Amino acid sequence: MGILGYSSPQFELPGDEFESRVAVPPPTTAWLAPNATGPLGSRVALPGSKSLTNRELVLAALAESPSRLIAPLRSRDSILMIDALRELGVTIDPVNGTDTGFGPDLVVTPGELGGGVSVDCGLAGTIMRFLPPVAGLALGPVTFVGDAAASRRPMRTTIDSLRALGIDVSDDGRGTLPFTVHGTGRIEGGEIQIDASASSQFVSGLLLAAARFERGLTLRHTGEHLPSLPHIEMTIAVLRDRGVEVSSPETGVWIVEPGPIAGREVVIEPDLSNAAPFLAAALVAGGSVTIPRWPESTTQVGDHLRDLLARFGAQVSRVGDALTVDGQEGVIGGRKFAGMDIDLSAGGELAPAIVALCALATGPSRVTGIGHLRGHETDRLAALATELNAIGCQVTELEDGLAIRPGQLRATDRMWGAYEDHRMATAGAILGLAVPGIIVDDITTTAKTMPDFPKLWSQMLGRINTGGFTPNLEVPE
Ligand SMILES: O=C(O)C1=C[C@@H](OP(=O)(O)O)[C@@H](O)[C@H](O)C1
Ligand SMILES: C=C(OP(=O)(O)O)C(=O)O
Repeated sequence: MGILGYSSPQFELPGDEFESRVAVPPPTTAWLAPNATGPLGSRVALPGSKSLTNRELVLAALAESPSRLIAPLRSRDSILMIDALRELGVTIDPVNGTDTGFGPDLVVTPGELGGGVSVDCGLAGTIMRFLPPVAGLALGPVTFVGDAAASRRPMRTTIDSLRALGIDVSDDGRGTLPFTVHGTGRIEGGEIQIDASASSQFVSGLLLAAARFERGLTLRHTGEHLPSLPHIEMTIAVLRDRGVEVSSPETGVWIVEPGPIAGREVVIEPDLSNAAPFLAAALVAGGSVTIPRWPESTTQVGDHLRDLLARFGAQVSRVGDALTVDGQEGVIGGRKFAGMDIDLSAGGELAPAIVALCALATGPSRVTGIGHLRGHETDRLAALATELNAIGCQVTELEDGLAIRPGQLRATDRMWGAYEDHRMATAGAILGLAVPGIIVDDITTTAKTMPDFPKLWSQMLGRINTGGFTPNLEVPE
């Protein structure tokens, strides 16, 4: 094994501009996860929510007047979204103004949507599912491409729903990227049925554009499961905030009335799902982690962490706008927590962090409601099972989740696989706090939604109360 110490991602994010060059996938970088040696007392300011940033960018692009996004996320997913919207004819300017500590605001000026372009989705579900309906409103063909891993993510529902709306889509019949949407500049709309059991994003993508359809949209979900309901509620909330009339007369049915989408100024909340590894760190290392700007009320599913982490024994408190999770002695200080059954159908994106915690419990756990994670950035169920089994856990795949039987965890000379998945990488970081020598094979995957992850993680650990903490950067022989 080579000498692999901590390294920052080897790519640059723009200082004060959103530039397309940064959307190129960063080179692979292995990372030795720092081992914690004492309790934390850290404050971590998290960048903006991916889900809110990309929704607000889409709505701003479809609005009747300009919008200003304050404290937007700057990460691979949002920069690719900006690039795509610019290709389609939208003007997006970084503008200095609001001093948030999270870079310039974005002023989005809608324009005539034009085709004849290609959209690089990277690995972003929010681009591949949100922009095809927008492309239907553009005049001319828009081709959707992405990373090799993106062509394993399910897209059939998007393709079928556009066809049901009368839009011509050419594809190779596999129901994945790449495909081309032949927009005619208008979508009549009306009533359609879809099966959104593989992803809530199929619903959100249609709802986001539907006010611009001539007859609006009545959308009915026909599948058995409907994952990630809070993300659909987020879509409804951001539409209403822009004056769009949306209703859900019964579960699985949504109606969007046709009408203008208002331009507005919006402050993007911090990404509460990206809070998961940092807050989980308090339970593992012990001590406390505080996240400022935690919204009092929010549609972000990351807010469920308050209850989820309390089930692992964390003390959760709020002072002003800051949320603190206190893990007392933490796992490394001898604190134990029992295994448990958790239904994460509402918040599948929290699963990698929660499963990592379950691997440190004293007894078995089952995390269910997450069968659709097989279509996320990677097959997360297979990836978590493989990586945890490699370090001494016994994890089996269920039809809709994972059964986790903790064991004596130890790193081997096999690196923890990130599988191009930001949340697999951060799950490795959580475990690395307690298990010396875990090396995440590609930490730059975190740039998908949080490019500064390695820096924020080491800053969090640098504040260890016992003093003198230095991350252990040596790889054991
Ligand atoms: O709409 C969104 O912003 C998201 C919806 C969810 O997708 P799925 O319903 O596919 O899980 C979530 O997991 C993803 O990270 C973001
Ligand atoms: C599933 C996720 O991402 P995406 O928006 O690409 O679907 C995620 O962030 O956990």
